[in-house]
Amino acid sequence: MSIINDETYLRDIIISFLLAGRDTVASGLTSLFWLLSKHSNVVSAIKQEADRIIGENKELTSFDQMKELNYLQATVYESMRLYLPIQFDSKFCQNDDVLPDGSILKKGTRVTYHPYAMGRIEEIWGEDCLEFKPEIWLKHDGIFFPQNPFKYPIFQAGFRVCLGKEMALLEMKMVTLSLIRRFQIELLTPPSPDQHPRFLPGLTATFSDGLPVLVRNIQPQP
Ligand code: HEM
Repeated sequence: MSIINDETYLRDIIISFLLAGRDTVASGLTSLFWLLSKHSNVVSAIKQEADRIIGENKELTSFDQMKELNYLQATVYESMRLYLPIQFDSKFCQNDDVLPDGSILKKGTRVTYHPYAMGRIEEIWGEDCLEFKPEIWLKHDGIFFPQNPFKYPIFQAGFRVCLGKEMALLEMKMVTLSLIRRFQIELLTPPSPDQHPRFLPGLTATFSDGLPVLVRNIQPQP
């Protein structure tokens, strides 16, 4: 086995693990728990689904069970439509280029797409686009229905799609499910309808004062 003694390579690996793999999921979970604290109906729906698929007071035993948790998946997607870990992303043109709308770009031009704004555009998501509604991701039979990734580029799309996408979704669903089935999680500052998080500028979105919560054990039903 060869040893790579290259600081740039080492830096890139660390960035992949810390920024790409850890901060993003932590950020997505923070927003998700903030939204759940304001929508107890969503918490109840996730728990009911879990009790139906996994069984009351039973632990998840297989990946197949996880795939059946459509409402949970819808909740994670909907949370990241509104409060996503990577709010914008830039690329630089390698050559002169023309965008689909006819904009002419010179080599080296910076092009930024803004999924945070895209998740809030009425023409794309409808009049109630600012509301948190996991149901919009479900078909009438309750099965999760993914949107076009170019409409929802939370993980980028096409060739440069996030390599950890499936792992990130699995992590977020596992953590959410495990915590809300065992603990009642309340914000230390009670949520108000017009209160919105303040984000800190950075590569990954973070709440400026964190998310102080109170965690109580839920006694299992006998
Ligand atoms: C909710 C969590 C996550 C979100 C929102 C997210 C989002 C993204 C986005 C938008 C990109 C594209 C960046 C670009 O175009 O330059 C990306 C790339 C990447 N992500 Fe994620 N990511 C998440 C979690 C993860 C996890 C858990 C891992 C690894 C375990 C990971 C590994 C990577 C890697 C290696 C790339 C680079 C892919 C490439 O350049 O071709 N990500 N991610």
